[in-house]
Amino acid sequence: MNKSKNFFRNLVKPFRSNSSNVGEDVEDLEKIAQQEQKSFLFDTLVAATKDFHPHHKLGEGGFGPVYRGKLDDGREIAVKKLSQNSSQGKKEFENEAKVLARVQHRNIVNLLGYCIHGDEKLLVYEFVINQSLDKVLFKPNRKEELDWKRRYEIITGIARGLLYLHNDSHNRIIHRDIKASNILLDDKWVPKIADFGMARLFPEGETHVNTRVAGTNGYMAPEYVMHGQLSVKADVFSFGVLVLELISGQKNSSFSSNGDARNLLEWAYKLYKKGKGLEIMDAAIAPLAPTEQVVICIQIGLLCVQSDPKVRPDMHRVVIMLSKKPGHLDEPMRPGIPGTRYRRSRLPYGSSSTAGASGFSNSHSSESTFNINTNTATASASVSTSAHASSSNSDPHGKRPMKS
Ligand SMILES: Nc1ncnc2c1ncn2[C@@H]1O[C@H](COP(=O)(O)OP(=O)(O)OP(=O)(O)O)[C@@H](O)[C@H]1O
Repeated sequence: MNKSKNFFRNLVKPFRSNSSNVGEDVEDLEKIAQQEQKSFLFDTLVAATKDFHPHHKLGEGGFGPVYRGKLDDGREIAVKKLSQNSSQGKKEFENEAKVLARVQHRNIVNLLGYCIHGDEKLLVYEFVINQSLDKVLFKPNRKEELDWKRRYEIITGIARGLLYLHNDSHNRIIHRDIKASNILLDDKWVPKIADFGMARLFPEGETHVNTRVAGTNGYMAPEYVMHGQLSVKADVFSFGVLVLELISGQKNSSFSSNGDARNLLEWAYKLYKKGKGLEIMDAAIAPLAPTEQVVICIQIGLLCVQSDPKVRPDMHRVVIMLSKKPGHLDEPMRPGIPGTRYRRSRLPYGSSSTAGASGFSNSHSSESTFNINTNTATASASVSTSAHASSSNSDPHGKRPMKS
């Protein structure tokens, strides 16, 4: 068996236990991979990217550089090249390929294949022409390209993509790193969820697991940061942050405090409670946006970032809410504070105080949710502390590394 066949066999390994006819399943997937020409020759990618020429570089993530290329058949591609010295990246590389091999949806980036060549590991995607959302939304000279209609369609597209990952794909998939730079926009501004390096596949029937913390500051749900407790509601929280960023045009992780609000979520919540929610609206969209629809989205964003994961809606509910008129929606409770160093330093590790864990004295956090995992919480807390330190010191992406 050749190297790339071996690689594909490794990729599908985790799915064996779920299959009734395991051997055939693996063979089928290998056949599909071959039929679909999932495996790319290194020379093909060298030619497509002009030998990974710097002019073709689209950007660089935690995983390594990404290059634009064109195949002989005319298809435009984006090639992610794993940094050679990154053991972290190797795990994410395999994870990304493994997850994306399983999914196909209009709002999920399409993985065309992969390439293993000596020490080189590469992933090949469809090229998504308008690149990532952060490059438009947070750039003063570009944000006007995103009028309200486009922003609303981006919100609904991401919601559908997440619903598919959580409910409709073969396994329940939690993305764990939903943020503006992981949403790619195609020529019609259709959003595609990308970067599955940290995604988790959940066995059927399981609703949550305890895991080491990995994600990006400003987007991570409090119960996940504090206790390593991961469920679909962690993605719901990140989605809520993204919705508020899309409405306000402001980046939560670099939000400059405004009055008594420490972050975008608190600011939005406080204005909302005073009946002035629309004041968060980006000036670039304000004149033409239909206020009724914006109000619904602010309310949905706030419902998604509520401190208690149990009261956050799931993505099915979010998709339904996006088609409703205001008045039919629940009242949002206080937002959780997304993972930041600030919060970490205030709480003694292993604290069993629920209010402390969620950061609000009147939080609606459930005791049982947070107390199940006291031991794991301590372990996760120490891991995430060092991860925080390293993320703030060395990772320009503000990203915590994946540890498990
Ligand atoms: N399929 C694609 N089509 C077009 N551009 C892409 C594609 N995939 C990635 N890019 C570009 O390459 C850049 C780097 O992507 P990558 O996913 O590696 O990192 P990131 O999301 O920016 O950061 P991090 O790894 O910290 O999450 C992105 O900002 C995006 O603009």
